[in-house]
Amino acid sequence: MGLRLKDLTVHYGSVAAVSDVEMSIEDGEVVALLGPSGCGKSTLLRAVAGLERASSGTVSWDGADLAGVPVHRRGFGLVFQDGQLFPHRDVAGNVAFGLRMHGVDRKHQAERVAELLELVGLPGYGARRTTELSGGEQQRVALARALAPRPKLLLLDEPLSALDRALREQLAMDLAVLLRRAGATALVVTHDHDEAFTLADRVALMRKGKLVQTGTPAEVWRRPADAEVAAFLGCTVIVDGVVADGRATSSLGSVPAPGVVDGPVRLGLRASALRTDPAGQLTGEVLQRVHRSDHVRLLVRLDTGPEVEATAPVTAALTSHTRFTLDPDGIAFIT
Ligand SMILES: Nc1ncnc2c1ncn2[C@@H]1O[C@H](COP(=O)(O)OP(=O)(O)OP(=O)(O)O)[C@@H](O)[C@H]1O
Repeated sequence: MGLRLKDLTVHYGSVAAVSDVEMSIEDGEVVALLGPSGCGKSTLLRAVAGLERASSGTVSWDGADLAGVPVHRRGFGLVFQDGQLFPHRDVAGNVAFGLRMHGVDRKHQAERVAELLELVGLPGYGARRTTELSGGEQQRVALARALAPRPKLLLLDEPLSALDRALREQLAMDLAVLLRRAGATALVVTHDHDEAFTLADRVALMRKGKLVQTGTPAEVWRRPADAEVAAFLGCTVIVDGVVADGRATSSLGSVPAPGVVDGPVRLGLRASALRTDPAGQLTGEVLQRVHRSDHVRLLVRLDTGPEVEATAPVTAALTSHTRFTLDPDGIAFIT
């Protein structure tokens, strides 16, 4: 059963920050709410938490309307960007907070705190002051605190965005594992598609207050709802093509397009769609090159016409005129 949003609309004054959103989260499912800054993600999450009032529509849990239920009675756990730990309590005191509120006795509090600190990878940290933790450790403690009372639903608003990039990637992977291990049902707000795809069973894409697409990471990645979603998900160039018998043909050649219906199609190209390959069929002039962490990103003018991004291994000896091959994994199909 889980969470159900029906025609949910939230206004700030006359502006609808969330508009007619229909969405559900099943028990044990992790859903990422993804979209650009200002599209209404946090407002939607806050309405689910009970921190914003719906102008119309409903938020329900297991079929029961939550309209009259205040934040602290919804049984949901909340984690925000900056953790918001209690500075005057140690780590154990923070993690135990919800348990104390629920009248759990000291012995069981201590057991649960130890279990949670183990789960978030901070065993033995109970007596540490929260002010002496790194940003990543603070977010782990915030997560442990939210999970401790076994919330029905965990609401995470940009939980990793205050952290630096390397730590964010590591923590996103850790978070994905520990949400599964805890069997948590969760809604995670993020503007970072890598993070959404790492964390979620399902991704819900928002734009201007509306939900434009929901699907598994693979579905959303390969079959974005429209060109704008494709661009948001990293497709920098879109070329026209046609699908016949499971293959999409365009000015760049032919690639497998399993599951795409025959007829006109637009191919959204990510940088990873085009790779340097001495045996490749495409040729082009390298206009720019930028080193990334584990590859080189190129801007290429193909001899067949379009300017596209491409990737090369860091060790590749590039000439100004280079051969490329198409990698179907880097291509999105928009129908
Ligand atoms: N308290 C408020 N009063 C008035 N307008 C608000 C308020 N909070 C948010 N808004 C507006 O509502 C819209 C949605 O904001 P929201 O914070 O939900 O977006 P978001 O997708 O979470 O953005 P970000 O990723 O930047 O946090 C924005 O246009 C924002 O300016």
